[in-house]
Amino acid sequence: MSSVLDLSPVIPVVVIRDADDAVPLARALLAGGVPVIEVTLRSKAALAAIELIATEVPELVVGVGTLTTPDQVEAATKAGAKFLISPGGTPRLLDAMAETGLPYLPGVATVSEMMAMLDRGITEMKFFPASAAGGPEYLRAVAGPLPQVRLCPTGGITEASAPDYLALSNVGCVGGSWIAPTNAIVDGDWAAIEAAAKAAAAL
Ligand SMILES: O=C(O)C(=O)C[C@H](O)[C@H](O)COP(=O)(O)O
Repeated sequence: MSSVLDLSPVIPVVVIRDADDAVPLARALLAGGVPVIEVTLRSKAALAAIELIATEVPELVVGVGTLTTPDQVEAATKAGAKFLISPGGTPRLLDAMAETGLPYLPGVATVSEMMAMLDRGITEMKFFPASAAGGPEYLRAVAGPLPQVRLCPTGGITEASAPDYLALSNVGCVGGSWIAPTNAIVDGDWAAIEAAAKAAAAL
């Protein structure tokens, strides 16, 4: 796989409550031109959803989000996750993610956290929570001293604010829930999700 940051301008971050929604959701994203999804571990159905997408819709690159423990890394990898995303990074979690051999984006919010990742040889990270932690202005400032860091800002980003992030030299893509909000998934509103995906793919 090319870098996770280069798959799409936007990574849809989703909460799937019912695993039966996973395949139609995956197909709606693909139909809209978005080839990637981050399934958060914020629901009981998440691992089953990852497994269904990995087996039934292999054209969509399925990753796992909200990883906070090594156990979760193992479970998500077994389920078929192709990349790993965490909101932050502890040494145990970073070791577990590195051991899988899969691409991973550990979460960072400060300059020292970014430098700690660089110490480990990690140059690609998730910037979380993006809007609350300083938004585009913060990232523009960080690009000066740490130009080798590439980020996927996530958290509080909207279709309207995404372009401000995507214009930055140190941003590869953004993550956000607006393409496939939980209520649209619960309602099975695949047409709305496909339309939002189409708009996001064009950003
Ligand atoms: O669970 C995680 O690990 C997360 O990444 C949290 C996400 O940042 C949000 O789910 C993004 O949601 P919005 O801020 O609505 O776009």
